[in-house]
Amino acid sequence: MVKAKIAVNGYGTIGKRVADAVRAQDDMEIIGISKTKPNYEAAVAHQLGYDIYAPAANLGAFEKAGMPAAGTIEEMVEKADLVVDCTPGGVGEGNKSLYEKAGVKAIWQGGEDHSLAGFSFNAICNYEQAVGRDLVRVVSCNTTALCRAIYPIDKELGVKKVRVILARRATDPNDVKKGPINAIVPDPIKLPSHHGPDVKSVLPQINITSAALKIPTTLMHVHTVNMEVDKDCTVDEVKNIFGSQPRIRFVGQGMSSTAEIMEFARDMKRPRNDMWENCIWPESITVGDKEIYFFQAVHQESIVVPENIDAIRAMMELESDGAKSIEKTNKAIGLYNK
Ligand SMILES: NC(=O)C1=CN([C@@H]2O[C@H](COP(=O)(O)OP(=O)(O)OC[C@H]3O[C@@H](n4cnc5c(N)ncnc54)[C@H](O)[C@@H]3O)[C@@H](O)[C@H]2O)C=CC1
Ligand SMILES: O=C(OP(=O)(O)O)[C@H](O)COP(=O)(O)O
Repeated sequence: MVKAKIAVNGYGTIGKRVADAVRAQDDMEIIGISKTKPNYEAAVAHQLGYDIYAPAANLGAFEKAGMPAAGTIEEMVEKADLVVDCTPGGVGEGNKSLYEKAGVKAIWQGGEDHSLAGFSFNAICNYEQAVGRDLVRVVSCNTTALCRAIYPIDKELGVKKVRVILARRATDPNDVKKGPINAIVPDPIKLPSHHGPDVKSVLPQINITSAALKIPTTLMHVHTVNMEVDKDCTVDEVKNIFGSQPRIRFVGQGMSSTAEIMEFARDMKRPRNDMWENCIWPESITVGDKEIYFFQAVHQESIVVPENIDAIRAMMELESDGAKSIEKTNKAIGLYNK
């Protein structure tokens, strides 16, 4: 089988995980990753056997550091069928002309605007519409989790409106520069936060607004979700709907916080403690007067990783059926939630 040739431009929190997840698949291969500087992350990428590509001006620095680059980022892009752009939010849009010039397909992450790709992706919601597309944006971590939870409820019960409050982790665990370390920050103060409108970029029919607060933690985000639905339902029916989803995990057995969920991921020996699934507390699911309430936790560093793999598979036309791609991706990375 000819494998799709994938490059990862930007090897940070998301990029390193996407690269490893591509490696785990049998229908695609990593032809290179990009690093701007020969730091510790580049050294590990080198040890892992990735071909590293760098900005032309920095090739000498990689040579000097004993990890010679395989070429420039432009050369990497030329060799690929598809580039997964995992550069910081707002940087990726500057790479569009590079990808267009090379005639490669491109995926951007949620830090870029919907208009950059013109199509925002979530595997459960709109896989089939991504088949054969050249440009796709995988929505952000919080939006991914909301889409995964809202879509099946809308399908079964009809969603009238969604109201969500997000407690957002301040920054990622490796980030020494950002805070807050002793404050709760309405972010943004002007409502709604971008998450509600972002869900609509995938599910335009959903009436949703959101508010977000940044809190001093790095582990996960937590959502308080309220959905008003068209049909009467019971807690068990809602549990059955969530329970049938391939990327929703129920958390209990003493896991009463994000800290314990992360410990669970460590104990399961997940790579980098990754928890790719929405983590819903079944005990929190409350129903009354056609309204559903629940809490879910979101591991921001990893939740979008399987979605990137499915987006690749759809765009490269390696699989036309979303459910089959999701199953294949989950199996290859080790996501078993039942
Ligand atoms: N970290 C998170 O929790 C999540 C991030 N995202 C989105 O994913 C994207 C990437 O975010 P992170 O991985 O967190 O960022 P990051 O800062 O951890 O990694 C970005 C990487 O790109 C490199 N880089 C910077 N400029 C570059 C350039 N011009 N060319 C090549 N590489 C360059 C940086 O050196 C760094 O290694 C953003 O759009 C972000 O909004 C989405 C979901 C969750
Ligand atoms: O995509 C994310 O969050 P979001 O869904 O709130 O946009 C990531 O947690 C990155 O957020 P950041 O912009 O605080 O680094």
